[in-house]
Amino acid sequence: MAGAGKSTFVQRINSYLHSKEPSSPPYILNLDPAVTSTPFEANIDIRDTVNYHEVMKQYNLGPNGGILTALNLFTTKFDQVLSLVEKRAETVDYVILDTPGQIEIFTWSASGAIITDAVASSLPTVVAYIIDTPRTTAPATFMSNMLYACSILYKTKLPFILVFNKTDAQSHDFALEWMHDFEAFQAALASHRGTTDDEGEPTYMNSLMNSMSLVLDEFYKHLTAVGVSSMTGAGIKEFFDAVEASRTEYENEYLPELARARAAREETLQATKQDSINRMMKDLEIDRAMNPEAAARDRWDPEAEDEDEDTEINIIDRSTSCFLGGLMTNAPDCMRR
Ligand SMILES: Nc1nc2c(ncn2[C@@H]2O[C@H](COP(=O)(O)OP(=O)(O)OP(=O)(O)O)[C@@H](O)[C@H]2O)c(=O)[nH]1
Repeated sequence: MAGAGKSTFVQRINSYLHSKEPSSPPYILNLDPAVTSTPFEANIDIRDTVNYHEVMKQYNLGPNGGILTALNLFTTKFDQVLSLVEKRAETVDYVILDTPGQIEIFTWSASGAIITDAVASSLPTVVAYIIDTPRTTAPATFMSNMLYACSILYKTKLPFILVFNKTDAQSHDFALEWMHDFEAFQAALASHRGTTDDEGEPTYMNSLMNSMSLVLDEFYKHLTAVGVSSMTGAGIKEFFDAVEASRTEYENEYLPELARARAAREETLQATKQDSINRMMKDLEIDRAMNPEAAARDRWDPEAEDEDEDTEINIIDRSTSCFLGGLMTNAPDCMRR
């Protein structure tokens, strides 16, 4: 969530990990190309690879389109990023990714999904969703925030922690109550201005939120919520306790699911291949039955085979000679060298 305090939170957990005994400095990736400065020193920074302003200029894009395209360009290099991260995984306990704040840009983009899947299939991963607690006290805002969180959970299927930030300014107790007590949320909703129309009937918005809160009640069971202040450091230890619990969840639930999905994909691929071969063989049989003379001539000739030694098919790697396609055509100009 933009402005919720993600960067400040990353800086806080960074300094917590540096100062804890024994010290455990994390490996940090900044994936937000538009950020002007970060309060932490990133080990890998998207801004070193992609020039966000150049991307906007070259493709004639606005800020969001610019971030998305910069992220797309960066994703083409993500295998290199991943190998750097994997090399360091032996020596660091935590790898932190600070993402662009707009949910559409990261969670719902192909690049975001590629990055998330790549990281999650090589390291135990947890999603921390940072919420601006003082700006979430209205039931409607709270609900839209929870719907966002819910969509990220269902998209990534990864262990998930709701981080209620800025608890120095606003305690997150109200949120915990609404999450655990459905009736308390309903009461808050009913007491809020604008929930009934002129005739005292619930407004459309109110009825919708009532129904959705029933759905969300089920979703809350799958989440861990912690309250923190990135400003003062309160709650950071509890956050790391939740991260440790998530590691177990990742190993017991996400990894077996990942292995199942991979096996199913492989099975489908094999079945498709076999089906294509079967259909090709059948077509060949029909063809031979219809043209017996041509079929008789079309036999393997071992002598001809000896003459023609170069039977190997060479796959051409086009990417080494030139880039084709809209995205990559001008890309080298936007990529820093
Ligand atoms: N009171 C209070 N303010 C905070 C806290 N954490 C962050 N802030 C303030 O919230 C504002 C936004 O913080 P950032 O860390 O820049 O937020 P962000 O989510 O990275 O913002 P974007 O980069 O725009 O997505 C800054 O003014 C911070 O000082 C906190 O725990 N308490």
